[in-house]
Amino acid sequence: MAAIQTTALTKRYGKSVLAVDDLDLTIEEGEVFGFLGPNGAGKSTTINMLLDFVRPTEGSAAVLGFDAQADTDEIRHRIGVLPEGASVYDRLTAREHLEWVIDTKDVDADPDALLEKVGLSGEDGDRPAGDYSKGMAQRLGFGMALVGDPDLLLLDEPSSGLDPAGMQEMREIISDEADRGTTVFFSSHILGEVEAVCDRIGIMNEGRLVATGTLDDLQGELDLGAPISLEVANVPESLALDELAGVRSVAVEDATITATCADPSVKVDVVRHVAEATTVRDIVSEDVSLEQLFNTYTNGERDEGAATPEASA
Ligand SMILES: Nc1ncnc2c1ncn2[C@@H]1O[C@H](COP(=O)(O)OP(=O)(O)OP(=O)(O)O)[C@@H](O)[C@H]1O
Repeated sequence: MAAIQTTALTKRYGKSVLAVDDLDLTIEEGEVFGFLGPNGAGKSTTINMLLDFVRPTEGSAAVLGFDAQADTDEIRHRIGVLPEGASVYDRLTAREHLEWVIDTKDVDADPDALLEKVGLSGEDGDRPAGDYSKGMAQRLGFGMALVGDPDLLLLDEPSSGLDPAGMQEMREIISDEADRGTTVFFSSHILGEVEAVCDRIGIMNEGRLVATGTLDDLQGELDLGAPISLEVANVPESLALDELAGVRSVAVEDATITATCADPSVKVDVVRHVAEATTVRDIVSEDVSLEQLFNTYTNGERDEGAATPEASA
């Protein structure tokens, strides 16, 4: 059974806004799936349809094998949700928020352990949530999502409002949850966090799913080349690096030469060629970043016809 399955899921707002367009998406149990896309791509609308906060115009969705529109109670008892911009009740403490979710879900959970897990002290836990910073409120929302060790976590922009340390902690919690078999589906426009924790990513753009797959799948499919950067003592005028077989393009910025190669094996030739002409001080060889992938899929640089909805399953 898939943890999430959508079939031709579509949401229109009025006549002009097609927020989600014919979405077919399958998330297997135990996967950590990053749902990426620029503002307005349709990520929250998709999550809201999975939660029955928004009704689809067409199509259907199943969550943990239950119909997202008909079986909402069954679903809500089994999943943990962090909605976009999670709001808190100003007068309730964090502990009271957690106790409320524990009661509602009718599970046995320790509020103190949850507070600790999301990085809130016992003292914070006894303060009214109205006094919290945005990051603290987000931590509390995350703690509420974790109540009852859910089988599936649906997190809408989980790192919103968190500082870098908070984002790192959030990634660690997601990894811990994944290790114990929880399926995690989270939306983000922060590429680094997706890259760090996801098994697979999906990229939404203007309501359509324009790519899904592992990072490797998507990198291989786009064939963006293999970049290598060399920091040199000085940039020789007659380097002619772009004439080297397998080098697609060369960019020079200050003392850094970046060559994009047709495949990684060409990088050795690049280093040799540059080292014959000048002193090489440092070498950085990276895979194509998720950022490049994201831009390629969402800026329309990619052929409409070539966009494959499923790079791999
Ligand atoms: N209640 C609504 N009424 C009308 N249009 C809406 C409504 N909710 C969303 N939209 C529109 O649907 C589209 C998709 O919005 P959605 O919030 O799903 O995007 P998103 O990918 O989550 O964006 P963000 O990263 O900014 O949260 C946008 O054009 C948005 O303006």
